[in-house]
Amino acid sequence: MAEITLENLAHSYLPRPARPEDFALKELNHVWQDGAAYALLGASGCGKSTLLNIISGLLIPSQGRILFDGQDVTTAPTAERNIAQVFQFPVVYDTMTVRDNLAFPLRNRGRPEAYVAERVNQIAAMIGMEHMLDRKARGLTADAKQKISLGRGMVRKDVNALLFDEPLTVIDPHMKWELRTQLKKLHHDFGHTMIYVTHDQTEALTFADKVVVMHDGRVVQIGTPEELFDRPAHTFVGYFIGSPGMNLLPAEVSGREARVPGGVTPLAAFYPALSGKVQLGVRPEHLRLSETEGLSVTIRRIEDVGRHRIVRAELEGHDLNIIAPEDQVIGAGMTRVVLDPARVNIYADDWRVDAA
Ligand SMILES: Nc1ncnc2c1ncn2[C@@H]1O[C@H](COP(=O)(O)OP(=O)(O)OP(=O)(O)O)[C@@H](O)[C@H]1O
Repeated sequence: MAEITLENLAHSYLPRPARPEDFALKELNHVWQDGAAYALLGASGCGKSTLLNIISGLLIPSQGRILFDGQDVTTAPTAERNIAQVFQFPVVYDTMTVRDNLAFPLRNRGRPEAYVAERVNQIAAMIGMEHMLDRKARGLTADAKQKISLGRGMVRKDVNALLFDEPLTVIDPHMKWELRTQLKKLHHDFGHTMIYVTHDQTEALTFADKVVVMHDGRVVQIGTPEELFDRPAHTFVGYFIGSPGMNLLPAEVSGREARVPGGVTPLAAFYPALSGKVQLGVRPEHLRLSETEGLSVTIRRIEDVGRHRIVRAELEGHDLNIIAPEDQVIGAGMTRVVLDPARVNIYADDWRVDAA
C-alpha cells in the first residue's frame, strides 16, 4: 500500500487556462493516508473522475505533483503505478472463463499457480461466484460481469491503491448493499488504500472512513461521516449530505444571537462580526415543533417516511424542513419551531465560521 500525496495539484482541459473557472480541478493539497478507505463524493461534473484519472495516471495534471510514498509519479504511466482500477462499466475478457478473468492480474505477475488458485477461490466466494468459475464470461449479465471486474480489481494484495469509479452503477439495488459491505470487509481485512468515487451519499457514508466532498472542481471538505453531518464546512456539504439536507436561512449574527426571518434565535457561542452573505444552517433533525416557543411557521405538508416524518414548512417565505419523531402528535396548534442552538452552524459566503 502507499501514501498518496497531491501537491498543488490542478487540472484544466484548456490549453491556456487563465481564470479559476477554466480549471476542472482547482488547486488541491492532500495526503491520502496509507491504508485508509476514502469516498470521493460530489454531483455530476464536479471533477471526481478528473482527480481519479490523475491518481491512476490516465491523465497528466496541468499543474502540481503526485507522489506515491514520497516518489514523484506525476508523469509515470498507469502500468508503473501498481494500482487496480474498477470502472463504472464492466471490463472483462468475454472469451475467458470467470476463473481465468479473476486469475489474470496474478498470472500476469507470474504468481505460482497454487497461490493463484487459492486467491481466486477466496475472491470468488467474496463476490458470490464460486459456482460460476468455469463459465465463459460471454453471456453473463452486466451485473455478473461487474462483479468479475470488482473481483479482478481486488485479487492482488500488493497494489499501491484500489480505485473505484462508480463501480455499482450497473449492479441491482440488493446486490449493491451486499457488495458494499464486502468491500468494507475487504478493506478491514487487507488494509488497502481505497478511493471510491460516487455521487451517492449513502454509498459514500457507508463505505468510507473519510469522505472527500467536491463541488465545482474544488474539494470543499474532507471529514468523517459525522463531521460532514455535524459541521459541514461549506453550505454545499450541508445541502448535499442528509435527507433532506440542511436548512439554510439568511441571517444577521450579533454575538450570541442570530436574526433570521421570523425572529431572533439564540446561538450556543459568541460569533465575531461577519460580513458578506451570512447564513444560518440547521439540519431538519435539529428542529423541534412547539405550540409555545420559537419562531412562527406555516406547515405545508407532512410526509411519513417510515422511521420518522418530514414536516415541510415555511418561515416567512423560506422553505424549512423539520424531522419529527414517528410517535410525536403534531397538533393544529404546533405552529412554532425551536432551533437547537448547539447544532446550529453559521456561514459567511458559504464557508462555515468558527465561533469566537
Ligand atoms: N476530456 C475532457 N475534455 C474537456 N472537458 C472535460 C473532459 N473531461 C471532463 N471534462 C469537464 O471537466 C469537468 C469535470 O468532469 P469530471 O468528469 O471530472 O466530473 P465528475 O464529477 O467525474 O462527473 P461525472 O460523475 O458526471 O463523471 C466537467 O465540467 C467536464 O465537462
